[in-house]
Amino acid sequence: MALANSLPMEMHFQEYLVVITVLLSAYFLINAFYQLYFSPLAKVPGPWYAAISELWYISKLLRGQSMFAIHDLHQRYGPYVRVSPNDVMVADAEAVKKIHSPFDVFPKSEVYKKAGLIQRSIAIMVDHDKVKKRRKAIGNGFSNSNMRSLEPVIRGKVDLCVEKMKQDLEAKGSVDILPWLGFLATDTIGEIAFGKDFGILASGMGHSFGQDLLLATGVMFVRGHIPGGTYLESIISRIPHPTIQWIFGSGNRVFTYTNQALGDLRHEITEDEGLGSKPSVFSTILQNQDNPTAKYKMTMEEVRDEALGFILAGTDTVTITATYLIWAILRHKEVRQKLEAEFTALGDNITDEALQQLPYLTFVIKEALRLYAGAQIGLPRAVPLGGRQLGPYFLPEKTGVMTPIYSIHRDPKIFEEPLLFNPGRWSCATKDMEAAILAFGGASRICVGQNLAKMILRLLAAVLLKECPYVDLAESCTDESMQFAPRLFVATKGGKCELQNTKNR
Ligand code: HEM
Repeated sequence: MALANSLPMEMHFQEYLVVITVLLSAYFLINAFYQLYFSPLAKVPGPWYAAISELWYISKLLRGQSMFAIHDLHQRYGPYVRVSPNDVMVADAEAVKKIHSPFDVFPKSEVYKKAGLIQRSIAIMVDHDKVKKRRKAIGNGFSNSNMRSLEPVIRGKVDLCVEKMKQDLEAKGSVDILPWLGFLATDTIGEIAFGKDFGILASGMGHSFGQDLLLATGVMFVRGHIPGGTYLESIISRIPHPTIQWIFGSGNRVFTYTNQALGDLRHEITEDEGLGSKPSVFSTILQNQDNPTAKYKMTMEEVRDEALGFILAGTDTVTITATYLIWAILRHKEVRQKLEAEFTALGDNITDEALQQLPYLTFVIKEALRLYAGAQIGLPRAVPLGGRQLGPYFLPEKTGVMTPIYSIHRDPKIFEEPLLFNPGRWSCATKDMEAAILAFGGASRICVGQNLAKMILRLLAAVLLKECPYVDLAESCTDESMQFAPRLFVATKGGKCELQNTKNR
C-alpha cells in the first residue's frame, strides 16, 4: 500500500526533474548560442568557454591564476580578450588611457561594492561625485606636506624594522624579510590611520587583528565574486558551528578594535585641539567633526571604513613591493653599486626630501613598481552611459572592462626587453612608458596611499643598505623561488625572501 502511494509521487518527481533539466539545458544552450553569435561582445576574441559563462574567469581569479591566464590569452588573441559574457580585458595602450582618463570617467565596477565589509570606504565607491568629495576630504591626509609631518613616525618604523632584521642577520646569519616587511607595512599604516600601531614590529609576532582582517577579507572577496555570494553567506553564517561562527564573526571583531582605536584618537585630538597628539592622516577630519563650518566632514563610521580600507589596500601591496624592491636591488650588483654611491653621497642626511632628489633611486623604484607592484590583476571598470568605442570594438554601457597591469607592464611594444629589470630605461622614458604604468592605478581613482608607499620604499632601501652593507641574497633566494606564486594577490613562489650576512663568509 505504502509502495503504491509513493509510486506516482516518485514518477511525478522524476518528471519534474526531467523538465527542469531540459529547461536548464535549453537555457544554457540558447544563452551560449547568444553569447557566441549575437551578444554585442560576440566579435571580441577570446576562448569560447569564457564567453559563455563567468565560471572560467572566477575560477582563475580565486585560484590566483588570473594574471598568468590573462597574459597567455593576450599573447594568443591580442590586446582585447573577452574573459566572461560581460567582461573584456583591455591591454591596448590607447584604450587603457581612455579607460583611466580623468575627463571621461569609467566608474569602478560594482564588484567592489558587493564586497561589503567597508561599505563607506572610497576604495569601493562607484558614484563619481561622491568619490570626488571623499578624495578631497581624505586627500589632505596623504598630501606631500602632511607626509612630511608624518615622516618621523614612518622613519621610526623603518628604523625599527631594519634593526630587527639586522638582529636576525647578526644572530642567525640570515633573515626572511617577507614577514618583517609585512609587520612594517601593518604597523606604519596602523599608526598613521588609527593613531596606534599593532606592536607587531616590536614583538616580532602577528596580532589577532591581522588574522581577523584576513578572514573578513576572504569572506568579502568570495561574497563579491561568486554569483549569489551574499545569499550564500547569509545561509552559511547561520550554521551554529564554532569555527563557522568564528570566521563570520571576524568582521565584527575588526570593527570593535577599529572603533576603539579611532575613538581614543578622536578623544586625544579633540581634547588638546590636536596639539601634541599623535600625527594621523585623519587629524584634520577628526578635528572638523564638531566644526559646523568645515567644508569636508566625515562620520566616525566613514573614518573607520576608510582606515580599514587603508589597511586592506596598503599592507599586502607595500609588503610585496618592498620585498621585491630589496630582492631586485641585491639581485643586480650594478644596480646596488649605483644606489650605494647615491646613498654614500648623502652621508647621514637620509631624509625623504633628500632621497626624492636621487635620480637613480627614483628609476629603481619605478622599475620595481613596473615588474613587481603588489597589485597586478585587472583593474575593473564599467563602460559609461551610451557605450564607448575602444579600438576596433564598440562596447555597450555597463560592459565590464579590465586593464591587466601584469600584461600592460610587460608589453614589448612599449618596454624594450620587458622582462629585464633595467632601471636605466627610465632615464630616457617615452610618454608611452610613463602612461603605461598603472602600478598605483590611474587618474581619478589613483591610489590614495601612493605618497606613503613610495616614502616607505625609499627610506627602506636607503636605511637597509646603510645599516647592513654586508647583506646579500641567501642561497634559498633564487630567481625560481622569487617568481610570482599563483595566489589571489601577488606572493613569492618560495613563500619567503631570505637574506644572509656575508661578513663571516
Ligand atoms: C606599493 C604599494 C601600493 C600599491 C602597488 C597600490 C596599488 C593600488 C592600485 C593599483 C589602486 C587602484 C585600484 C583600482 O583602480 O581599482 C589602488 C587604490 C587604492 N589604494 Fe593603493 N597601493 C599601494 C599602497 C597603498 C597604501 C599604503 C594605501 C593606504 C594607506 C593605499 C590605499 C588605497 C586606496 C584607499 C585606494 C582606492 C582609491 C580609490 O578608489 O579612489 N594603497 N592602490
